[in-house]
Amino acid sequence: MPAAPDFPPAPDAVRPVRALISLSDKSGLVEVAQALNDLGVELVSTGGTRASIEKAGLPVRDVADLTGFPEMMDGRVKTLHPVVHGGLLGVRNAPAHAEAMDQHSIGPIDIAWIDLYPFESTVESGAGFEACIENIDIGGPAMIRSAAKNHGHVAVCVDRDAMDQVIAALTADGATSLNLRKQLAARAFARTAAYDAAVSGWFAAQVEDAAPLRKSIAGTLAQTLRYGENPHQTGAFYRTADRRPGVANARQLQGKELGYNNIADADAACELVAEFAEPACVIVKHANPCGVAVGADLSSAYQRALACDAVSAFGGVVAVNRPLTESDARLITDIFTEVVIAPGADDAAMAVFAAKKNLRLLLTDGLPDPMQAGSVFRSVAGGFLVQSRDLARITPADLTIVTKRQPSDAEVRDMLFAFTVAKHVKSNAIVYAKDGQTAGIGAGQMNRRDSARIAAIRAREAGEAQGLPSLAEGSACASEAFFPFADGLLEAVAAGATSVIQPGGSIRDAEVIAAADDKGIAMAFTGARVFRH
Ligand SMILES: NC(=O)c1ncn([C@@H]2O[C@H](COP(=O)(O)O)[C@@H](O)[C@H]2O)c1NC=O
Repeated sequence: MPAAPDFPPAPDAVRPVRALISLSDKSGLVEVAQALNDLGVELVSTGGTRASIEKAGLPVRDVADLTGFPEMMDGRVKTLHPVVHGGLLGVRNAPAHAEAMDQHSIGPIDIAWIDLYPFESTVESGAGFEACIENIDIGGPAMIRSAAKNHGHVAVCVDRDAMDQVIAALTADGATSLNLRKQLAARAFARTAAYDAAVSGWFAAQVEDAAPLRKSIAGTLAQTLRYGENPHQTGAFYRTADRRPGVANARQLQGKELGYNNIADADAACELVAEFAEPACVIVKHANPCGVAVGADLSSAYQRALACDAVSAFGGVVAVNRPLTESDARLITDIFTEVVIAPGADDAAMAVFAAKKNLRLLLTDGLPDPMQAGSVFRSVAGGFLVQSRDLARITPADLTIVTKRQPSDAEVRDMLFAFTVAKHVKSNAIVYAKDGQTAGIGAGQMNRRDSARIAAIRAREAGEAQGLPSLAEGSACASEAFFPFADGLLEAVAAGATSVIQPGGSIRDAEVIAAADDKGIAMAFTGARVFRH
């Protein structure tokens, strides 16, 4: 391990003499090169970057002039040379470093503006293995790390915003401050770490390693949050390289800043509503749906979703899977709603929402593909859990009817609808549904029978509001995991369910099937469990 050398303190102000610019994305390059040139900073660049600066009529040296080596091996070797890295790493005020720089004719490089080969977007474009490999930048991260390590003397920029901060400092003070250089270094190391996370994640997938020895998750700040789940917790929202439509890539058109819980709830709502092909609406409260329905159009889906539990829907998150129209917006704004998330909205709908200043409207320009493979993460004390996304999707062909009575076609439709909703309800989950509308949802209880009872209470109260004994009369009951005993199923039957869908697989399945037969209901096993904790 290298010992900490006894360097003199880094200067607060560094007046830069030379900048090295090496960019794959040349946007903004000429503007910055012009500004640096005006500030009297000498420019050095790699081939393509140099050509762009030269084309703009600005003076620039080719890095090959410094190294005495041409760019070679298809650009794999351009800047990997002691003259470049010595110029970035040399501690100017350390006598031994200054002597080495002098002895080997190494000139200091005081500013480095470097982006990296576009590895992430190359992967995203679906490029083949070799193209992805060639887009792994080696020289760029090496320079960024050298410059960031030597932040005592060098200002390292990994994006245009950082470069603008340096130009602003030079324009104001003629120098970069140590504080600024430290901040830039922290940002630079975060960039190379995120880049390596993308490369290592991609490579693990290439060799089909679902549990690599080391795992990095990278994100880019989407939004600082006023606080976390509670006001005494800090919070921030990060976007990953995955461009899936959804809450992280949504445009917020209006309303107060989104909070931590709003984002979590909007995600839960958006992921569930995307499961349905028909016009659908999901109302979420505290990460669980409190009403879900499909309909001929969004207005009808919304009204039916609301009818399931209008009390819980107050202050909830509403997600839909079609662009919103004016009439949809009028219905939704009838009660207090925190967030509306939709793939789009027409001008008339937006005008209606605009009158509700506090309502946050998020447009996703698409829906998350429920069948898209990916990973989900969860932190635990001292670690984190990783699992693949739950891609379970049950079709009629997956069902095994285990009772004497066969379900009707309508019952099968309701079973599948209820089971889809149950997949998005915290365990233990019981969902009663009829005609593409949830009738009652029981979520997050420590035993299944309680979930069945709570769902029954919701269905009864919603029914009473419509002059019916219960919305669960003639409903399908979905249980996201098997019934360990017959008691939960009997609660469902008592609530009015005439069909049940559940994974099966309990050692007491025979007992549960016998209870179903005894009550004359139809029951289907899915063979797949959809826990959500
Ligand atoms: N190999 C090297 O020595 C090297 N040095 C810089 N680069 C990258 O080359 C790109 C710029 O190339 P150009 O200026 O030739 O268009 C930058 O994204 C930079 O990160 C390199 N490329 C890849 O590793």
